Amino acid sequence: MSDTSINLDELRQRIDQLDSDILNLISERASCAQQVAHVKLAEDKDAVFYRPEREAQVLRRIMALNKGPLDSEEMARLFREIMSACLALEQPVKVAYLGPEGTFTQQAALKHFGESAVSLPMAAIDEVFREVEAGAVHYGVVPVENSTEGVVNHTLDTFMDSSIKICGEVVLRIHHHLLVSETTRRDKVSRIYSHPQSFAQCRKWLDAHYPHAERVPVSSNAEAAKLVKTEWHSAAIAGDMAAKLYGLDHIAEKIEDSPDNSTRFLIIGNQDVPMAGEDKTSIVVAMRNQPGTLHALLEPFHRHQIDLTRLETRPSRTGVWNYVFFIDFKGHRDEPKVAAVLEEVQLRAADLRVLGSYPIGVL
Ligand SMILES: O=C(O)C(=O)C[C@]1(C(=O)O)C=C[C@@H](O)C=C1
Repeated sequence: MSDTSINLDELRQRIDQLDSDILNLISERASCAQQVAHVKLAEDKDAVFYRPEREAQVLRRIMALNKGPLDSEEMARLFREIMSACLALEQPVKVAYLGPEGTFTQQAALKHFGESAVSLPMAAIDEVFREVEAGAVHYGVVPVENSTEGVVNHTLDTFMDSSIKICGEVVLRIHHHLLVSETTRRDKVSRIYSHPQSFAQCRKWLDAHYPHAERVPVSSNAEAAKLVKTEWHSAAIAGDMAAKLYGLDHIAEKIEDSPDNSTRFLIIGNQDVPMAGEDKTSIVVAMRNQPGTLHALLEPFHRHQIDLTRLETRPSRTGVWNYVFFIDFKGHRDEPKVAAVLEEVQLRAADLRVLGSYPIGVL
């Protein structure tokens, strides 16, 4: 035997030993999670098992402790899955998402909750809200803004008619690919299916490479991928999940015009989330139509040095108030300076609702 093979054997023995240790440690951790479930149930028979603030703290701590050689995000992803499996022992978490299967929203749901969550596709954003409100699922995942295309108005509008709370956020890098089936005549592609937002995100690439192909908007990227299976002259723009689900090949990868194209998704539920340490708060405010309204609304944030991360205006649907503002800012509603700002804004507004304070997305 050569030196290299002796070393390989030794290394593999070492890996076997380490795997046994990791196995025992994960099992011990899982038993701890089971005990946590008993403690929670003893305290409250309607106990909430999923704790977004604790999960964010666990992942941030792991990232801070990590010394490599695996990078911190990779390590956090491994722990994400361990925690997901531990939570499933406490209670299998059911999550509704804007479907169909294979959409970026499903990818976001699995990124946030891990693969042990049960994810259920819904046909529309309102349905996701309804399922959560009715208690048919524990949580919901809906898109809220894209770095290229801006806000998803429908999601914001649905908050106006709902008492649902925001429990978390997850940001997903969006990579679009041009996909075909094995029967597609690749040199004869004359029609491309995709979601209107995806067309918008790949506009320049399409103008340069497929200026004459018909662009057919459909309800989701996954729907586009499904249609391509049956048409020899068509292609779809969709992501990896849809490509895998429908067994499609890539003609071109990462065709999005902006290299840091990403979408932010909200985790919606029925619980108030305690402080995690690095939090965000989302509010919706109705203001009277008077001069200086926007200044009056934003001035307290400036004075208390609170970082705004997003401000959207939507037409009010009641007709009584003209402006409705959706505001996201850094901090948790239980922090004194945030509480002070909320109190001041409340006095100046016609209506104020805190949609939720929740951990800033970790992964
Ligand atoms: O700390 C808890 O409350 C747990 O239930 C344990 C645990 C974990 O595995 O670390 C599991 C699920 C929760 O969402 C948060 C953390």
